[in-house]
Amino acid sequence: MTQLWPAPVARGAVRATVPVPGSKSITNRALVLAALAEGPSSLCAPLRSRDTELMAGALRSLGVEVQDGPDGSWLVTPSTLHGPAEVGCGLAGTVMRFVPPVAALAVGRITFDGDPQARQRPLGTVLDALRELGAEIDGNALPFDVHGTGKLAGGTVTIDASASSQFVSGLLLSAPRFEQGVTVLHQGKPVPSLPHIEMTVSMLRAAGVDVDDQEPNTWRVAPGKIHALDVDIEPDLSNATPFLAAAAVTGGTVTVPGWPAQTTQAGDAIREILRQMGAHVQRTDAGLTVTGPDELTPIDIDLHDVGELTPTVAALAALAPGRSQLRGIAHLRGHETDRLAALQNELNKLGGAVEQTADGLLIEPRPLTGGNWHSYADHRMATAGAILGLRVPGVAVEDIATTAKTIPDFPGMWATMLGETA
Ligand SMILES: O=C(O)C1=C[C@@H](OP(=O)(O)O)[C@@H](O)[C@H](O)C1
Ligand SMILES: C=C(OP(=O)(O)O)C(=O)O
Repeated sequence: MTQLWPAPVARGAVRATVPVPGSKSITNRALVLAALAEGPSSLCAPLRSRDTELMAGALRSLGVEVQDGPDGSWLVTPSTLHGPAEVGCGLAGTVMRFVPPVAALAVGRITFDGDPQARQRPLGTVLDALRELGAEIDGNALPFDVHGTGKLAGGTVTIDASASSQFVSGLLLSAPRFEQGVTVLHQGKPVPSLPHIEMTVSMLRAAGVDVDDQEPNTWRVAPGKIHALDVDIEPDLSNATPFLAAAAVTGGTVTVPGWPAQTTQAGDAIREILRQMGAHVQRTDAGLTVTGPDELTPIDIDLHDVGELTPTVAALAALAPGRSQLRGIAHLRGHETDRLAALQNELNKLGGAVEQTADGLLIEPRPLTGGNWHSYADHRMATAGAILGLRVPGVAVEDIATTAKTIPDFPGMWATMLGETA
């Protein structure tokens, strides 16, 4: 039986300043671009968590040097990519979707596998696209083999990316090194998490790559050099949301330092979401400060662009006195776990009244009671349980350690925020 973490109940309004580690999404993009760049790169304040260590390990297995630099930085030195290699993806969507295109540029056999749950996550679209672009790949899901020849033709490919934006980002990140670059056309239901594709495009352009995304559902990357990076990684705004939610659900005040004035991170959307739920939200040079209301306001919101915020928003909604509806998130059934089913099951186990809709969740207010909160190996399910535990005595989160996927020490940070010893 995995260990149960007794979620602390807030002894009053939470008042804290919470520095948050680097962005998983930015860090793993920077690692891929640095691995394919024309010279050595430095990543300042990268996230050091399971997902980013898996990305670093994957690139090292292909011959890329990823070394520890000063103050927790990473120094990345590209080299000729080669196998044989075995890539462990863990449960990291960014590793299982961003590394196969890199492996297609290596010479030799590269074998991919991951956690049992990772084998259930959508991936075939990326592998089929790589085959169309000239790659030789055995298998359509984890585990699979890439037989690299040291180059990839590239060209035009039409995919259905409605299951994950990462299908697009993965192809674009490696595309400057494809002989013809790539043109990715999406055909299907709307692509989710578009800010993450904007992040990809923005980081490619910052590395000197020519990207054309003027036409909807079309992304063109020209072949060419990727400039070496010297990048400061922003704090992970999505991982800041449980700490900001602590202020929102206790009528307290929490500041997250270093909140960027401009960002492509989807987590920035939490500002408007918390405002809609009655919180006072202010960004200053000190960071983002949230002050919670006496009572939360329910919310009816389309989260299609920011699906990774759903577990936090669902926890907030479950503590609001009125019906909330979360829409546009059908693709979350392919995240670390089926997050719609997981949230419905776990909230209803605590006395909640949550129904799944075709594309989201309907959350009716109910007085919640304590109980065991299953995390399904999903870091954001675990943090959602912690948020609820602030107001609901007796919530015990199963497998709180799964938060290490993207936060190095969530239990310690949570205890520090509450003024408790870890
Ligand atoms: O590219 C990325 O870094 C991510 C893209 C999104 O994936 P989906 O488009 O599958 O939601 C997001 O939910 C995930 O947390 C990180
Ligand atoms: C969906 C997520 O991660 P990934 O797809 O990168 O594993 C997430 O962090 O919420």
